[in-house]
Amino acid sequence: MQGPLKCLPSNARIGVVGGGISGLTFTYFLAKLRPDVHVTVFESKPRTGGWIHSLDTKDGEGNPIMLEQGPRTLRGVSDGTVLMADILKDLKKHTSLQYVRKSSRANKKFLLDTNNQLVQVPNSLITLLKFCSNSLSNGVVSGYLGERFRGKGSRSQDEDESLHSFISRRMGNEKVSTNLLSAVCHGIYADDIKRLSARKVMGKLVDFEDQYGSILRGSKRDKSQNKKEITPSGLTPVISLYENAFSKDRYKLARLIKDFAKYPMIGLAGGLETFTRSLTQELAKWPNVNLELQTQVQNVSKDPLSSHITVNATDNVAVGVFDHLRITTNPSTWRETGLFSGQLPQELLERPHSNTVLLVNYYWPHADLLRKEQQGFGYLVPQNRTNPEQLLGVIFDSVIEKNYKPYYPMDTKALFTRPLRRPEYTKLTIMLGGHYLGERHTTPTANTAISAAKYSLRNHLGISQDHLDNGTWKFVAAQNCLPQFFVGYPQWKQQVEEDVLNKFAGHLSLGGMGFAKGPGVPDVVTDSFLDAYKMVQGFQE
Ligand SMILES: Cc1cc2nc3c(=O)[nH]c(=O)nc-3n(C[C@H](O)[C@H](O)[C@H](O)COP(=O)(O)OP(=O)(O)OC[C@H]3O[C@@H](n4cnc5c(N)ncnc54)[C@H](O)[C@@H]3O)c2cc1C
Ligand SMILES: C=CC1=C(C)c2cc3[nH]c(cc4nc(cc5[nH]c(cc1n2)c(C)c5CCC(=O)O)C(CCC(=O)O)=C4C)c(C)c3C=C
Repeated sequence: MQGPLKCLPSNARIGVVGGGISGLTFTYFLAKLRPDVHVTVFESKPRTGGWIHSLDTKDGEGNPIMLEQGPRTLRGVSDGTVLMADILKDLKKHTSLQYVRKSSRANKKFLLDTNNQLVQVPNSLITLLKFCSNSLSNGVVSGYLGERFRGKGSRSQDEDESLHSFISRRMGNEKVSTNLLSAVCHGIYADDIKRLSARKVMGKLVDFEDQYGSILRGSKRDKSQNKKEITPSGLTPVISLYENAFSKDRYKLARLIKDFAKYPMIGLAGGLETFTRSLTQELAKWPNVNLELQTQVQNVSKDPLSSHITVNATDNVAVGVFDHLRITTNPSTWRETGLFSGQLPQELLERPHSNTVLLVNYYWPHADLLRKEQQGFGYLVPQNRTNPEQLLGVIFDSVIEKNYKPYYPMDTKALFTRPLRRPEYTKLTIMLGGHYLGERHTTPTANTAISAAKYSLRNHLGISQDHLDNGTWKFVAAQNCLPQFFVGYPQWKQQVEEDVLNKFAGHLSLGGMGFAKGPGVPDVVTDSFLDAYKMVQGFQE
């Protein structure tokens, strides 16, 4: 969160709203930095982890399987991933860390073209030539060659616009946006490129245009500047703060940064929930942390004299009075419970909305149903096609899982007990809905979503009806799982942060996907660390 945070008095009481990875890591960092403070985490559900959910279930034959019903991979080159790896080391769960090599087939990404064919996103000269012969590449070459010479148009320095409008201006055509980038927007935001804020999702490119008049010119200059981001000790500025804050071994952290920068994706054996489960178990042992499950926070209010914050749960029952309150929930949910009603202007509370994703998992235990040329991370669907099934994309979990390498090689005893050949299987996650569900988020039934998933797998991957009908299926509607980063979001966020600072005088902070640098797991973890650190440094009244 931008802006200063108040320094904590000794034995301070801290409340945290939300037991997802943001709330848990914030609690971990703060309670470790300041063992004198007492932290209470409020989580509305019976479990922690939020959207991180690695479901342990059984296939049709009763054998155990794990299905990811939320995120599954972390960016290697990211401070948050390094923080998570180091926490896992402290929790003695580091052997769960695994990675995908750059050259791995699991790092091949596909786009769906208008003929229902998978087209690989180029990563070599051959795939580039193949890609260029597909209509998905229309407008790329002319857009690229002319980009440096295109003017800025009438956009003023601080103005926001949709990502579609920004990219179309820079490329001199709309095709690059609708054919290519719209698919990437489906795979990160589940959103429509025409309503995403360019400043929020590609702020750096917008800054390049502002500063250098061109994205290409800016990125060329930035490449040389970027090198300064690693300090002489081999740490990034954030990891350097972490090293100091927790007296960590600098060389081990530098090693993690160097190694992870080589890997496009990091995962965890047992699924990403290995992290939140282990962290929850650890926090449950700490005397200065209290986890209150099944407690939905309804609203918060500040005592004008003491600056203490009272937290009310269901039926307006006060569940605690705190020196500092951390809110990690999606801002679009604040309106429903009236979290800030009477505290922040109504027009600010009305603005945020969210996207809902329909997640369908498919499992076939007996064979790999993906052909050799289909082996990859998965495919994304661009917006340039009619899409009655409302498909955003499909992730090939079995390919990713089969290509993971352990980051910490196992000891020799474990090597001998490992099965020699892994049985073949197919595990896919089909993601539908998002912006296609419309403003009202009308959620289809499980049968409708599974039928749309079957239609997609049959027509795009050629999987037979028999295999589809006899596989294991799971469906979950991840309601309002991602904030909608509307045009003007950065200004909205800044206004909320300013109003919160004024109203709560640095005693309330905002985290989670809506307030971190980006919506990814590493982003929210980095944000949790930086704010916990800020509160320990803090300012005095
Ligand atoms: C389908 C999908 C795929 C994704 N894939 C990736 C990926 O591959 N890689 C990646 O890095 N990121 C991915 N993400 C993003 C990732 O899931 C988020 O970054 C991360 O889960 C955010 O965690 P959080 O704790 O901020 O929020 P959440 O997970 O939303 O946690 C918030 C918690 O607050 C609780 N809560 C809400 N309201 C209240 C209340 N009033 N009182 C008490 N508790 C409350 C909720 O129950 C929840 O447990 C994906 C997200 C989705 C939805
Ligand atoms: C290729 C298929 C993909 C589908 C389908 C997909 C769906 C999907 N993803 C999110 C949210 C996020 N995904 C993120 C990263 C990410 N997603 C894919 C591919 C697909 N996603 C890739 C290759 C990556 C990058 C690898 C990685 O870094 O993990 C992220 C994190 C982004 C970040 O900046 O870290 C989010 C968030 C949703 C909601 C979704 C549903 C359609």
